[in-house]
Amino acid sequence: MTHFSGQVTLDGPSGTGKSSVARAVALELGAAYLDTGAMYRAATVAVLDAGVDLDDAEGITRAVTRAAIGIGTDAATERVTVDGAEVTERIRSTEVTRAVSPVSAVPAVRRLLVDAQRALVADATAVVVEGRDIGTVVLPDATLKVYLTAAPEARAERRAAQLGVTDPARIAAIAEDLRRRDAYDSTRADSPLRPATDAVTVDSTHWERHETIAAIVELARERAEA
Ligand SMILES: Nc1ncnc2c1ncn2[C@@H]1O[C@H](COP(=O)(O)OP(=O)(O)OP(=O)(O)O)[C@@H](O)[C@H]1O
Ligand SMILES: Nc1ccn([C@@H]2O[C@H](COP(=O)(O)O)[C@@H](O)[C@H]2O)c(=O)n1
Repeated sequence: MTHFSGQVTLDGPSGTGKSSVARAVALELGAAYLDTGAMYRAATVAVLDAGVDLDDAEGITRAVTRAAIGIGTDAATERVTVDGAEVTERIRSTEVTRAVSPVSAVPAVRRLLVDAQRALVADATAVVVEGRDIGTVVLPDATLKVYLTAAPEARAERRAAQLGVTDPARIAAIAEDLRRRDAYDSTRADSPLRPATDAVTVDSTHWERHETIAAIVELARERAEA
């Protein structure tokens, strides 16, 4: 079997399985892994802690510029820090999830984080990077670009299952949150969420997680052999 070397990008809407799939694909390929959403979430922690209004692009830029965001590229561990303080759990909180899209829409924030993302993966022989603009902006020459999708109902049900939510009203609220975030991320002026023209679209609506992972690993190995 060919040893994979190269870059795999995984972009797509919220809750399609990017993080869980990208991490597993990286482990299977023996590749490094970078969760760029975690970086935008860490930047959001810095903005919230600085007490900056989410309409204040200059204040947001100042807070993110001052913050030291720490993240690794080991697929087996997840640890995110802001100014040395561990925020691995906090970045998944509702407070951060609600605020992250306005923070990530600020062009100066994107420039800072895109530079940091490129630096983090520059020396990796094999890497899987997931986010919203990885195939279009961060790594335009990647070996394989995947755009991961799933039907909105499937995404809401999966996220509900992940959180242990069964109440239909709360599942509807989860669906609304996913819709709101996707609308924001795909309509912002700077690097909106969209598939790269050379991306392979993988629709996981009717697949188990392991089938999604296997399909992407196979695509990556085919590209490495080509
Ligand atoms: N076929 C499938 N493919 C991918 N993920 C699946 C599948 N079936 C269930 N899931 C589950 O969907 C949930 C959401 O996945 P995950 O958090 O990785 O999505 P995400 O795209 O990274 O979301 P976000 O953008 O909001 O961070 C996880 O619990 C994952 O295990
Ligand atoms: N490349 C990226 C990655 C993420 N974002 C923004 O961060 C939010 C959180 O991402 P998750 O993958 O952790 O859910 C996301 O909604 C985007 O606003 C981004 O802009 N670019």
